[in-house]
Amino acid sequence: MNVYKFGGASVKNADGVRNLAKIVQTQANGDLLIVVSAMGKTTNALEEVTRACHQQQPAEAYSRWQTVRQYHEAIMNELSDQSPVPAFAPVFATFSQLERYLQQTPDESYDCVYDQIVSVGEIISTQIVAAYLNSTGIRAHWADARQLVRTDNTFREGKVDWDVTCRQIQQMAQSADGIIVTQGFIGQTPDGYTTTLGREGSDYTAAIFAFCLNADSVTIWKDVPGVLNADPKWFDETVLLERLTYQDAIELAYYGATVIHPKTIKPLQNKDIALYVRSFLQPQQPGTEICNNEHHLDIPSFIFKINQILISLHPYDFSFIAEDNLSRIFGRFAEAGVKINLMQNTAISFSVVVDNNPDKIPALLERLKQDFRITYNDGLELITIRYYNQRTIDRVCINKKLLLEQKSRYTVQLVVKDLG
Ligand SMILES: Nc1ncnc2c1ncn2[C@@H]1O[C@H](COP(=O)(O)OP(=O)(O)O)[C@@H](O)[C@H]1O
Ligand SMILES: N[C@@H](CC(=O)OP(=O)(O)O)C(=O)O
Repeated sequence: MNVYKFGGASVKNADGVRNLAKIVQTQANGDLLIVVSAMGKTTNALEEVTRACHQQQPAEAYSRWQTVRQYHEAIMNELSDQSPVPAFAPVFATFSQLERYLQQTPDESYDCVYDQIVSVGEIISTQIVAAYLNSTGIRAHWADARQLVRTDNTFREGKVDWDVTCRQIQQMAQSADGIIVTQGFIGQTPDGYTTTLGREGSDYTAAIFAFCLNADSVTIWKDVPGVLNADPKWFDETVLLERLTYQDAIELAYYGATVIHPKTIKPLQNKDIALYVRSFLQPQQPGTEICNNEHHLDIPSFIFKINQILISLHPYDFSFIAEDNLSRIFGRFAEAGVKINLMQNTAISFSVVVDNNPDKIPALLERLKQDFRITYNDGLELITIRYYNQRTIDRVCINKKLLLEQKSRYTVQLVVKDLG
């Protein structure tokens, strides 16, 4: 069994869906399961629908939803220019279900409502893809990931129950006929509420299915030639990394190389399943292979995060930053769902760098103020260089003010303010 994952960019229009079918036809060998994300920017658009719905603005929610619906209808129309016409009836049933949901006034928490609405993007995209594959003669079995991936009820960040999930996935795979087409990013609680696994979580879903099915490999099809030594959106002269160890891959993803979701690597490493990152624009190219190899990177890789805030906490009573203070601080960050990108302490101050998320940071600062005097500096960049040298540090610091630097043997992290 091999697992393919197609993200939103790969299926953003009818040509993307046709290209997916071509890749399946020309590249796949043997049993295949494909994980598909919501088309294009649908998840962002459904987040806006959720916001309006939760703020009790039904007209606004409905109008935003209609834009999403029309986008998918246009793709289906374009894919219907052939005989036989793909059987899209399940998509229209999903539209109606969501429209009924939007008509009620949901009294669940915001995060719960978010998952019920946003997950629909993946349901629709997979229904379209499965119908299209079947219409071209590629037998496709649509599998509902909500019946397969069991999570707890941490809405928007569901934690996987691996025993139940593996049992359900294995049972489904035994009886499926043809290529299995399923949704990335979504799961279900024991009491039947849909959950999502965290933004960009479809890569992780591919790893979950691969783990449970003891797959031979996972291939994630992207709009880049593979894993590069920097994001080409930021850097002009990038280099393709043809081979990576699981360790280098997990470190790069952890520090923020968004080409792979950071949770993807562990399930694959645990079962020694190779991960390929390949280009859906040049599917004949080999891309990057991530596996249990001895190939250590010999060039530096760069990871940029913008919109960072450096927060420094100083205990009011001049007490040391020791275990009791630290556990209180980490508790506050965990409650607020804020991930720490970098931390450093002195005797009486503790500094962290985090994404400056306006939904989370102001409330977190209010809470921390009860125990600590706070200073902060926003509008910063966090630059991580793996396998750094002084030349690379100097290069990224041109025209930047350096506020904090942290070095380990292989990795340097620099918190800088742009002076330009
Ligand atoms: N080191 C890197 N190598 C390649 N791409 C990277 C890297 N870091 C960030 N990216 C970005 O990741 C993007 C692909 O990931 P993503 O947009 O999440 O794909 P999808 O949503 O299709 O799964 C690329 O367009 C690129 O801008
Ligand atoms: N659709 C979800 C899940 C995902 O992983 O999407 P993509 O594969 O397009 O990054 C999101 O946008 O967060």
